[in-house]
Amino acid sequence: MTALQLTDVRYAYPDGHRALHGVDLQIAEGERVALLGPNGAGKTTLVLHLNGILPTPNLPGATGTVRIGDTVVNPRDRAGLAEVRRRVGLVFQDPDDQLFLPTVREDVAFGPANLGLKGAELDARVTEALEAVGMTEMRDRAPHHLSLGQRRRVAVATVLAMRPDLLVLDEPSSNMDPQARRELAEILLALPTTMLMVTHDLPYALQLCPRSVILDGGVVVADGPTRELLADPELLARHRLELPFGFTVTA
Ligand SMILES: Nc1ncnc2c1ncn2[C@@H]1O[C@H](COP(=O)(O)OP(=O)(O)OP(=O)(O)O)[C@@H](O)[C@H]1O
Repeated sequence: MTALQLTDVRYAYPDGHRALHGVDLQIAEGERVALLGPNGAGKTTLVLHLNGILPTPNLPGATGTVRIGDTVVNPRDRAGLAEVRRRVGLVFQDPDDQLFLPTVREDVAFGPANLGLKGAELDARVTEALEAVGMTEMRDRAPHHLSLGQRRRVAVATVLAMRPDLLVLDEPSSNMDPQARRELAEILLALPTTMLMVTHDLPYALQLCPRSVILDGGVVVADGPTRELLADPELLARHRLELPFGFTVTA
């Protein structure tokens, strides 16, 4: 089953800047895919299309479509969009964009409560999501008192509580210390959910995502096994991607 399909997605910002020039991408259910590319490649723009935050098509004559499972994302269909937003869980780079209530429990309960869940059913959802990220004991803590690594795990839980079909993570390892980075990797690897991870952290992509897609200049320029892409120094250099000093990958 296809979890996500983008067909010829083109996008221009209101100031006329064209950020996506015809992106084709298909992700199967259960796949974990890294989205790589230099600054300004269009990664965030692409991600914002996955649940209709940015509308496609928005260009005269453009025919681009974004499909989640069998559903075409239509930013003008409000009911359809609510369901797409449940099915596509975006985890933003800054967890503070996602956590705004007095306790962890309330933040994680917010989404499913909006879906109409209450009582024991809602509690079960919260417990399930917090267990998945190893944060059960923090349920009554204030999110702003937690470390960045813990806040990021709670942000993932807020999305998991919606039982998404596709988890989209924007730079999940940025600014994390080595232990927090490793703990989050273990948590993400244990999730069965289809995953698209935007990252500049190439070793993280290698560890978590068997497949990578390189976006540059608003188009997909490479798509294949992460190990093979990262073992190609010319490909990496062409798209301003760099492995950390001393880190080598062989195909
Ligand atoms: N609101 C906006 N209005 C106009 N242009 C924008 C806007 N947001 C982004 N852009 C431009 O669109 C292009 C793609 O930006 P985008 O943020 O999607 O890239 P990115 O790959 O996510 O970069 P980074 O790795 O720096 O996060 C860039 O040239 C950027 O300057």
